[in-house]
Amino acid sequence: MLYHFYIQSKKLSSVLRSVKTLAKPAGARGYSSESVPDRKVAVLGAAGGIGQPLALLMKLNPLVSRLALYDIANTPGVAADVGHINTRSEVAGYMGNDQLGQALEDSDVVIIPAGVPRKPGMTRDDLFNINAGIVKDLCSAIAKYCPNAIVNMISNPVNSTVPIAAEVFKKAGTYNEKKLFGVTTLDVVRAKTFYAGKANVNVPVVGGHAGITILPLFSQATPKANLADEDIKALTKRTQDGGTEVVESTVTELPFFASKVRLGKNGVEEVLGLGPLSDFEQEGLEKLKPELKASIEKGVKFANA
Ligand SMILES: NC(=O)c1ccc[n+]([C@@H]2O[C@H](COP(=O)([O-])OP(=O)(O)OC[C@H]3O[C@@H](n4cnc5c(N)ncnc54)[C@H](O)[C@@H]3O)[C@@H](O)[C@H]2O)c1
Ligand SMILES: O=C(O)C[C@H](O)C(=O)O
Repeated sequence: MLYHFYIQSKKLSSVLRSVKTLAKPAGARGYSSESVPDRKVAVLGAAGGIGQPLALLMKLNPLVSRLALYDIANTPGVAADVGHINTRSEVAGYMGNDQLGQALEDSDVVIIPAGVPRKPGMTRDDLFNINAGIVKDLCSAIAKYCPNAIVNMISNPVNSTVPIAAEVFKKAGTYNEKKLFGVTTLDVVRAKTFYAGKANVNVPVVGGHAGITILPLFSQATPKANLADEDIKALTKRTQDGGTEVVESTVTELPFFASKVRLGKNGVEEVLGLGPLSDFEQEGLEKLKPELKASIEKGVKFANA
């Protein structure tokens, strides 16, 4: 099932461009001049760490005429803020389940970063128990209020939330495999950057969006480079761990953890990530955590006795 495309934010424009104006029922309010079709984008989870910059990107996109920002908290402020940007689209904020229908109604594209993110030490799959239900409920509403919308799934674990969305839409009779994307753009960006720094290259990435399911195809990179096998292995692992590098940038979930740091006149200027670990090192990291955690707790307990 071709559900794991990746689309970069600039590619979203080509998706938006392809969206024809849906036949509007008589009396529906057009928001745009005849020359540029009306296109509504809804962001579900719009007040979050991903949702807010995404809302900004969509507001700056001239192809968007209506922008619906939905969340279960904090949307009015985000919508007011983004709405001050003097571009074409009309922004409306919606908050809470009873406003979800209005947020979705008539949407051409729905982007979903709703749900909890990983904490250090977690895998994307650890988010399943919370995010699966969120995604299922949001997709049920999409099937009801904007069944023809293109849906971009950001919420993790993408490897499971995209199939959840697909099953919800199949049950509703609205499923179209060409209109459901798992957003794995970051894997492509990472593969390109790790492979060639700032140089303009292309590296296809296929499979899923977690660990070894992320498969960069460096042999198909353009321009071609003859990489030694060990370099390809290291680049592949670094790309697969790219998200974890971000999430672990506080290194681990432990409050105290000896790390690589950059020192300056004010002490620690920067805590550096762990970087790519070999399998042996990854195993060692998991083994040390319980003992270190117990020692930390012993000290904290003593100090508070
Ligand atoms: N696919 C990717 O490349 C990618 C990249 C970054 C983050 N993510 C995932 O995106 C998700 C969000 O990450 P974040 O950093 O923005 O987290 P965040 O906690 O900053 O924001 C999540 C937002 O979702 C909202 N939310 C929670 N339940 C909701 C519901 N039922 N309906 C609508 N909104 C709801 C929260 O109120 C919050 O505003 C996480 O699952 C994260 O793993 C995926
Ligand atoms: O890794 C994460 O948890 C967030 C996202 O999927 C990423 O790849 O950055």
